[in-house]
Amino acid sequence: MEKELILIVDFGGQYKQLIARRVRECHVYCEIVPNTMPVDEMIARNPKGIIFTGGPNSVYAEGAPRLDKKIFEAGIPILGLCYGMQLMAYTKGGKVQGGEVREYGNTKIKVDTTSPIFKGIPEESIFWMSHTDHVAVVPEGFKVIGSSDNCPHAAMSNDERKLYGVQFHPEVVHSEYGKNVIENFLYNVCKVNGSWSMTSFVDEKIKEIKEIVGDKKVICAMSGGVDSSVAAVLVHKAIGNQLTCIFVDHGLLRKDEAKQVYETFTEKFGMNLIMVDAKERFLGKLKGVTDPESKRKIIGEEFIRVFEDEERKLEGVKFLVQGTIYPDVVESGSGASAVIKSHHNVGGLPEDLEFELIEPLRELFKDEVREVGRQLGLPEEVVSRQPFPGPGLAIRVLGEITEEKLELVRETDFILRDEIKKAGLDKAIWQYFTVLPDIKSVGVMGDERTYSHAIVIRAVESIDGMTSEWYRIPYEVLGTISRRIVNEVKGINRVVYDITSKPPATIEWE
Ligand SMILES: Nc1ncnc2c1ncn2[C@@H]1O[C@H](COP(=O)(O)OP(=O)(O)OP(=O)(O)O)[C@@H](O)[C@H]1O
Ligand SMILES: O=c1[nH]c(=O)c2[nH+]cn([C@@H]3O[C@H](COP(=O)(O)O)[C@@H](O)[C@H]3O)c2[nH]1
Ligand SMILES: NC(=O)CC[C@H](N)C(=O)O
Ligand SMILES: [Mg+2]
Repeated sequence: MEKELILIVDFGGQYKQLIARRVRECHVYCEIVPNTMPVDEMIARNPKGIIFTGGPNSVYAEGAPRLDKKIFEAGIPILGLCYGMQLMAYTKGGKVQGGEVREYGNTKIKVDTTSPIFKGIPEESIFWMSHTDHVAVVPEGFKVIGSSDNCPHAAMSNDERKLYGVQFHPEVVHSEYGKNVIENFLYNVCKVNGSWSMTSFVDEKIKEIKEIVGDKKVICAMSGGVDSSVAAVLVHKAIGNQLTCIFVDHGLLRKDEAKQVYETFTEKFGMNLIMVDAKERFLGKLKGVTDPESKRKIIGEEFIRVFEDEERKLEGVKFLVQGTIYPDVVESGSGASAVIKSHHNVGGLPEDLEFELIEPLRELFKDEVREVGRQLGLPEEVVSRQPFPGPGLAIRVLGEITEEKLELVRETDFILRDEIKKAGLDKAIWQYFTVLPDIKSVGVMGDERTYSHAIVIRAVESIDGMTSEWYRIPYEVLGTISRRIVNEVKGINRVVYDITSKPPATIEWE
């Protein structure tokens, strides 16, 4: 059976990830593609339906992203959200205008409940809006199926051609029945059967990997983290001992990490695991480098160089498995999105890569990866481990990296983790660590003046790492952590707490 696909065409919308989440929650596989993808290619992918995201542009402005009108004539159901609706109206001969009706936030919307996309939802409910433009005249063949006080054309449809547009954002949680609208579009209009699940994913991937690899040898970049552990076990299920895992100790790991990973994966899982001591190589290359993007690129390249050296020793290796996941791909700048930071395993890869990549988790969000891990029988201690970035402590020591600064992060991070665990918060907090900014400040210890480093505590709640909220660690726990850090770690005389969400900050500091 062919996999059902929904394409999400990205017009630069802020919430495209959320659209993808909602579609997958409805058990349908989807992919986000840039609006610059040729329309013929979109049609050739044979999607069951297409969703247009919102976007910052005005559709009538010069240079605004548009699509060939063929897309509306291919018989594929389309749901346009916000900019997506405006684009549909504009392209099909309606009229879009800027001006008076600007709406932002929760808005009461009346809908026509006889429309297939509004089936089963109340005639009046709250949807979230964020727009300046509006559809002033709906195109011929379309009817109005939703309105608000300020926006008489808040939803439109052409049932015969299966074209739907809504001015609001059903993908955000503030839209009370938003998920129902997406579900209705998928099931009542696109007529999907909804067979996408993590079980079907695992079976499909194993089959696919077997086919691609044949009898060749494969190495896996294994960090002991959730993503690469899940990827390694998945590939191991497919090809068994043709797989060798390589764990690189780049000198940027946490305290005791190398030892723990080695023991877990060799002793508990009986995997072929080679541990490479590459501390000097990495730290040498990073000497004197202060720019965050440069650090990431250097690390990305050096990882590959290490894998190449190992490959020569093993002979006949054609493939490299990485635990790349969807947010790594999106944040490294794909399609219409801006580059936020180059994840070492995507945007940081060198151009002359000798391997063919196998990235079985490339389309998944973190929580979906965890689900796959559970399906594969990985223990909870691995599956629910907090994420640790591949560039490691290099992006937590701001500015130039030195052994001395790395040690400060390692020791403070160790205390933080210890106290979080003692307080029983290690499962509750999604990610927590310390960061060493390049700041010294004055203190007084034992009646002596000190002039030492400040350290930052970062702790966040998140589902998939794409957005996050700072975690409210109880004051008493923070107090204990702070006291232990200044008492036990020489060179630190001040502890501060990062209370920014993502956006506007990011989780890591570089
Ligand atoms: N020290 C390392 N040795 C070998 N490969 C690594 C190392 N660190 C990262 N990688 C590779 O880079 C990929 C991306 O790293 P990332 O930290 O996002 O994933 P992870 O470590 O597998 O999981 P987690 O996000 O839970 O830490 C990994 O999946 C792995 O393939
Ligand atoms: O493997 C990785 N390689 C990287 O280059 C990288 N940069 C950030 N992260 C992790 O991704 C999540 C989101 O981080 P940011 O909000 O800092 O972008 C957080 O969980 C970060 O720890 C990385 N993981
Ligand atoms: N969120 C959006 O898609 C906004 C669309 C368009 N830029 C407007 O202001 O109306
Ligand atoms: Mg990691």
